[in-house]
Amino acid sequence: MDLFTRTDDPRRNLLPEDGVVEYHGPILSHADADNYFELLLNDIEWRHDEAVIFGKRITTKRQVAWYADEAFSYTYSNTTKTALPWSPMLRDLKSIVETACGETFNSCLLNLYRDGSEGMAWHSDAEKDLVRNGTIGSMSFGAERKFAFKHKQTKATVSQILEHGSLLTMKGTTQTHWLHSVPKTKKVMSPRINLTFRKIRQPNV
Ligand SMILES: O=C(O)CCC(=O)C(=O)O
Ligand SMILES: [Fe+2]
Repeated sequence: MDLFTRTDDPRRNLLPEDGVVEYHGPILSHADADNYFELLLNDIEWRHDEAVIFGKRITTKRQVAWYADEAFSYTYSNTTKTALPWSPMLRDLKSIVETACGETFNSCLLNLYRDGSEGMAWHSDAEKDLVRNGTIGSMSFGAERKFAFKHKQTKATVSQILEHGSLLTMKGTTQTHWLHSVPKTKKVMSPRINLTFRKIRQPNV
C-alpha cells in the first residue's frame, strides 16, 4: 500500500446516520507498522479474556490486554479488570493516535486474533466506565480483517477492511446506535493486533 496515493478521506463518515466513523487508512509507514507489530506481539502481557455469559464464566480464544494511566478497574462482559501501566512503546502509539485524531486518551484495550478463526461478536463500547460519547481511536496491525457495523434499530450494515498500520475513529453517538464486530473468516491464516484507545471516566468525574 502506497501511503501517498491512497484516496481515503478521513473526513468522510462511513455511517449514514446516528454516529460518526472515520477511516484514516494507514497512518504509519509499512516498516514502522511491521516494527510495532513485532514489539506488540512480544512485549504485551497477552492473556485469554474472561467473560461471564448467562452466569457462566468462559475464557475467550482471543487474547487481550488492558493498559491505562492508572491502575483503573474497568468492568465489561460482567468481569472486572485492572489496568497495567503504559509501556514506552504504548505511550508512543497513544501519542501518534492522539495527534492523528486531535483527542486525548487515558486507556487502551488490546486484542490479539491469532487467525481468522478468532473474531469479536456484535457489541457496542458504551460501558458505564467510559466517558459518554467519547471518541475511540482504533489502530490495527498485521492481517487485514473486516470491521462491520450494524444499526441497532434499522439493522443497516456498513463495513470497512482495516489495513496494517491503519487508524479508524468512532465518535459521537456511534456506540448508542450501532453495534460493531470483527467477523470470523476462513480466509485469514495470520495474526492481527488491534488497539482501541479510550477515555475512561476518572473517579469523581
Ligand atoms: O479488533 C477490532 O478491530 C475491534 C475491537 C473492539 O471492538 C473492541 O476492543 O471493543
Ligand atoms: Fe468494540
